[in-house]
Amino acid sequence: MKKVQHYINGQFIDSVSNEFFDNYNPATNELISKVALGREDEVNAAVQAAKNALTGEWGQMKLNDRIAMMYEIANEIDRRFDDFLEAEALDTGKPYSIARHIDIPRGAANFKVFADTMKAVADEAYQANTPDGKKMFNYSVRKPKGVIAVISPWNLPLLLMTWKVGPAMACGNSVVVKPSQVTPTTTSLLGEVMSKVGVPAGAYNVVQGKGSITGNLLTAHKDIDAITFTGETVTGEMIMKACSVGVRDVSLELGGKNPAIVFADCDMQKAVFETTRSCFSNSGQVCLGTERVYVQREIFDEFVAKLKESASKLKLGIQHDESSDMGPLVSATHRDKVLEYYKKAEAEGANVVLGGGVPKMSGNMKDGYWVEPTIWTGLPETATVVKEEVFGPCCHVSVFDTEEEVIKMANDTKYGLASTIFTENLTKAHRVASQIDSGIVWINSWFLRDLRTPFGGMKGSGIGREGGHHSLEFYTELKNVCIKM
Ligand SMILES: NC(=O)C1=CN([C@@H]2O[C@H](COP(=O)(O)OP(=O)(O)OC[C@H]3O[C@@H](n4cnc5c(N)ncnc54)[C@H](O)[C@@H]3O)[C@@H](O)[C@H]2O)C=CC1
Ligand SMILES: O=C(O)/C=C/C=C(\O)C(=O)O
Repeated sequence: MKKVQHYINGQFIDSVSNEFFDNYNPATNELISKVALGREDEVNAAVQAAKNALTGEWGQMKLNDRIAMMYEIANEIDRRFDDFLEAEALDTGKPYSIARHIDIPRGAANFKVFADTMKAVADEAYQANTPDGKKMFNYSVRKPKGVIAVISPWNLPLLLMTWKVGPAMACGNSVVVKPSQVTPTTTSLLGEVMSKVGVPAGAYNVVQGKGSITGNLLTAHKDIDAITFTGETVTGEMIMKACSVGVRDVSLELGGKNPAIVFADCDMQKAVFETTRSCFSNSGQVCLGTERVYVQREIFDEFVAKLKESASKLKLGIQHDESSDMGPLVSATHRDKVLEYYKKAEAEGANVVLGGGVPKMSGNMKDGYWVEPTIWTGLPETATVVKEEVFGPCCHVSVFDTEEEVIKMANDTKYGLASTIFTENLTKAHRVASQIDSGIVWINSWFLRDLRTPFGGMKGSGIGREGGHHSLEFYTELKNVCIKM
C-alpha cells in the first residue's frame, strides 16, 4: 500500500509513533494510501526545522536567487504535471478535465506570480523638514515574518496550498504546511519538487494529519509567527483564537453563500452557462461558487428551465474519463452532510427542479460519494439551504422584482466572499456591484482570476486580502527607518 509521509527538514519520514490513517478514492471508496499521522514530535520537528532555515542557507539566500528558485519550483511542477494530476484527481475524485485546467496550472502559477511580485515591489521613502529646520529621510524595508503555518483545505488542495506557500516563500519565510487529511498527496509531492530544485532543508515542511490533532498542535506552537488558513468559518474562528496567544497575525479565507443576480436584460445564454459553472464546478465544492440565484420575474421561468437543461447535461463520471464533467464529493462525511441539506430543503418545502438525491452509478463507482446536481425553487429566504453554506452541487433560485430588493436579498447573509451579476446594462452592473458586500464581484463571468488582484472576503468570509502585492502585507513585516540629515 502506498504511504504518504511527512516532509520535514528536507526528508520524507514516518511518524515517531508509526501511526497512519486511511485515504480513500472518493469516486470508488477504495483505499488508496496510508497517511502518516503527525503529533507533537513531528510538529515540533517541522517548526524547529523551519526556524533554523531562517538563519541558515534559506534565510541568507539573495533575493534574486530566491526568485529564480520560485520559477524553478513552478517549472518542476510543470515537468511533473501528470504526477500532480493523477494524485490530485485520486485524492479529491475530481475529473482530470478540471484538475488539468485549474488545479495543477494554478499550482505552478502561484509560484511565478509571487516571484514576479517580488521582482517589481518598490520600497517607500519620504523626505520632510524637521522642527529645528533640518531634514529627515524615512525609508521602509520589508522583512519576512518568520515561520508561517499554512492550513489548507481539500477542495482545491494544490491550488489553495500554493496560493499561500508561493507568496510566503517568495517573501523569504519558511513554512510548515498541514494539508487536509482527505487530500494529503500533492502537498507531499511538492516536497519532492522542493528537493529536486534544491530548496534548502527546512524552508518547506509538511506535517500530515488531522485538524483536531495535528492542526491544533501546529496553530498552538509558540514558534509559529503567523497562520494562514482556508476553510470553514467555524475552523477559522478556532484558529483566530489560537492566534491571539502571542498576538500572532492571521489571514483567513473562509466560507461563502454567494449570490448570483440575473437581471431580465442579461444575455440569457451567458447567464445560464456561467451560473451552471458557478453552481456545479468541482461538484459545488468551491468557496466562490454560487448557492443563491436571484432571477428577475420577467425571465424567471425561462431561466430556471434553461439552468435545469444545462445542469442535466453534466456527466458524472470517474476521474480519468475525459468526458466526465463532475466527480463525487470529497468524503463520505461531506456527502452525508450535503445529503442532510438536501433532505432539509425538501422538509422545508422546496420545489425540487432537478436532482435532490444520490445518482445511480455503475461498476466500481457504486460505492463512491456521489450526489446529484440539484436545483430548488420556492423556499423563503429564511430556509436553511438559503442561509447556510452547503458546499455541494446545488443552488436555490429565488425571484425578485426590483434592483433595490435584490441588493437587500443578496446582502442578507453573514458571509461576503463572492457574487456574480448578469446584465447587459453596464451602468446598472457597476451600480449594483458597488452595493454588494463581497470581496469579489464578477460581472457576466465567474472564476476569472488575475492573481495580482486583492482576494478575500468580507464579514464571516474572512480577514485580510492576498494576491499580488497585497500578499506582502501579510507575509512581511514592514519596518520604517528614519534618519535625521
Ligand atoms: N474553502 C472553503 O470554504 C472550504 C469550506 N469547507 C467547509 O467546511 C466543512 C468541513 O470540512 P473540513 O474539511 O472539516 O474543513 P475545515 O475548514 O475544518 O478544514 C480545513 C483545514 O483545517 C484543518 N483543521 C480543522 N480543524 C482544525 C483546528 N482545530 N485547528 C487547525 N486546523 C484545523 C483541517 O484539517 C484542514 O486541513 C465542509 O463540509 C465544507 O462545508 C471545507 C473546505 C474548504
Ligand atoms: O484563488 C482562487 O482562485 C480560488 C480560491 C478558491 C477558494 O478559496 C476555495 O474554494 O476555497
